[in-house]
Amino acid sequence: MSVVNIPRLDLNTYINGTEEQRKAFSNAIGKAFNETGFVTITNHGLSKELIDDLYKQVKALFALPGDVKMKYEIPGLAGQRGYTGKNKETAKGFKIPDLKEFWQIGQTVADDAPEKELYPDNVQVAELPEFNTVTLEVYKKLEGAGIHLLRAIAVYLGLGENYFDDKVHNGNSILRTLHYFPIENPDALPDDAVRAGAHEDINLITLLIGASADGLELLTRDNTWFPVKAHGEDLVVNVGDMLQRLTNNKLKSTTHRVVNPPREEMKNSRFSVPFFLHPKSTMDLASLPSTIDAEHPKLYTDITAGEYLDERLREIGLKK
Ligand SMILES: O=C(O)CCC(=O)C(=O)O
Ligand SMILES: [Fe+2]
Repeated sequence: MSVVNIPRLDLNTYINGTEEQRKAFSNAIGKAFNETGFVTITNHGLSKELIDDLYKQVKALFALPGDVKMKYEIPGLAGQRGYTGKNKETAKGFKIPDLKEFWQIGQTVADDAPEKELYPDNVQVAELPEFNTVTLEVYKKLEGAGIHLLRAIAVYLGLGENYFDDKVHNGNSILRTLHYFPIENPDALPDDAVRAGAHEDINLITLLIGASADGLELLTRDNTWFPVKAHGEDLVVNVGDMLQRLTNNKLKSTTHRVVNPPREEMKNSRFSVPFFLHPKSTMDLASLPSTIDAEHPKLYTDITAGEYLDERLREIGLKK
């Protein structure tokens, strides 16, 4: 197994640092995204207390009776809000659905914002009022951290620091709370049934809370799986396909998966909370001219973020 270096970077050195520290942060995140597509981030603005509250609510949500959760699976929303039950999402190229259930929270904007009509209302959990408030707070905090990360990436790419700001302002980001449920009968499990099959994320960048639990692995360039570990409350941040496309593969959307635990731990749940940072649907994902040259010919056709998302949701079975 090759050893992969996933740098641990302090976001505060970018937000409040000296010129030199800010430059060092940009270079480090850019280099890591160019090589392995993953970093871990400390000082991201979410307190331990908030993260603990979040997990308490997420555990309570998935502990609700099945018929209560099913009430929140709303047809026509393609899983983008509320509950998505077991056996619904299948990674591209896989036949067996992932061993997970999840709940998604979307963007909220002011009533008079032009984007208001684009985003369906979030589904409120009547049984757990605190779930609704804590997930909203986490959404806004992760969105804020994500915007700083995109500024650092813009600098690395030689763009203006604020290149992404208006593209992600009121963007179509999704906070996903995930439960990988206990596997009661490992013998009955089909061979290729896994918690999350090998996939790439669709969006610009993903910020993940709670990846300190074992199971997340990334695919290295020499085609071996490498475990991703985070310290304590650190975020794991990775590049998604939209940013890879925009940069003509200069920044890598690395394949990752969540493997099943060893047999003796199959009865344990695993929880995680990724935030998929999306731009507005109008963002043009055509590769930046600066990333195309004789050595790096243009790899992708031009597409908007909205068209691309639609295509991908159909592929994973969430949109019909
Ligand atoms: O649960 C995890 O650690 C990762 C989840 C993930 O990769 C995803 O939902 O896209
Ligand atoms: Fe993922």
